[in-house]
Amino acid sequence: MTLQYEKKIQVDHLTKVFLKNRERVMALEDINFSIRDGEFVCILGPSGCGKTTLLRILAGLEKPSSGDYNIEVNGSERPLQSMVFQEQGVIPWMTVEENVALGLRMRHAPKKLIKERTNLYLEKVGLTKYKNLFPKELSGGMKQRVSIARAFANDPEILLMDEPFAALDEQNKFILQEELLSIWEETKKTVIFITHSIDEAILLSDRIFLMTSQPGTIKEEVKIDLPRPRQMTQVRSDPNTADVFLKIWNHLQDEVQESRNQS
Ligand SMILES: Nc1ncnc2c1ncn2[C@@H]1O[C@H](COP(=O)(O)OP(=O)(O)OP(=O)(O)O)[C@@H](O)[C@H]1O
Repeated sequence: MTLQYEKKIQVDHLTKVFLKNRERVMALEDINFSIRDGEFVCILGPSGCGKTTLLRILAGLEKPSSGDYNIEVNGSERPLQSMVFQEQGVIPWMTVEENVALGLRMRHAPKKLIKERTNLYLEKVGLTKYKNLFPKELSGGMKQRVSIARAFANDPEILLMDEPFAALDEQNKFILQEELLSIWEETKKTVIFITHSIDEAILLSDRIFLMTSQPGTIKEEVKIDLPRPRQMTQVRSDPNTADVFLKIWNHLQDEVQESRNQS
């Protein structure tokens, strides 16, 4: 039996040009890819290669200069996308619970549904007993849990994550990565996740898109075939991942060198 996968995101010949100090900067050039429903894709590339710009376009926050993209819609009630950022994702004057419920409230979901979904995701990220606290009373890891709970509670068609764990210490990062994977495996959301960490990309991804330095293009896709559920300790001790790590490392070294030569 062959499995038929539904396409969720399609991007065709997408470019983005910015005006910077009156000069045209080609941030993205001819980006093409498709992502299937429920797939977890990480984007890795040198600083300034256009990763955030690509995510902002898919989030509808920025318009492409040319080219197009499409996100398949399965439920008319759902928002198209939710975004999780590295920082500033939580509203300081709202409690943990209110923060998680925010997206649902903003689209006037029924009260019962808001309660159910908020409680469910508070539970999944282990914040139930902290639900009445305010962000200033939380650690960095807890704040990112709030952002993740809100993104999933909102039940978007796709999830866009821009280095959500970059500011966390190593230990917290591992815990949150595994928590994210466990929620993703239950919900099977389509995720695009930006990271600078090769380990993180290998742990999380079905596929990794490797980007070139400016202008950003997708140079290569790396398929990660490791069985799931995955844990960082297993991924690190798997001999096959050493080759993948090295391949990605070399790519990034070349691209960082290239961007240095340009500047
Ligand atoms: N609003 C803007 N106006 C002008 N230039 C911009 C704007 N947004 C991004 N750029 C430029 O586009 C390029 C890509 O930026 P972007 O933030 O997408 O890169 P990135 O890969 O996410 O970088 P990093 O890894 O450092 O976060 C950079 O040269 C940046 O300066």
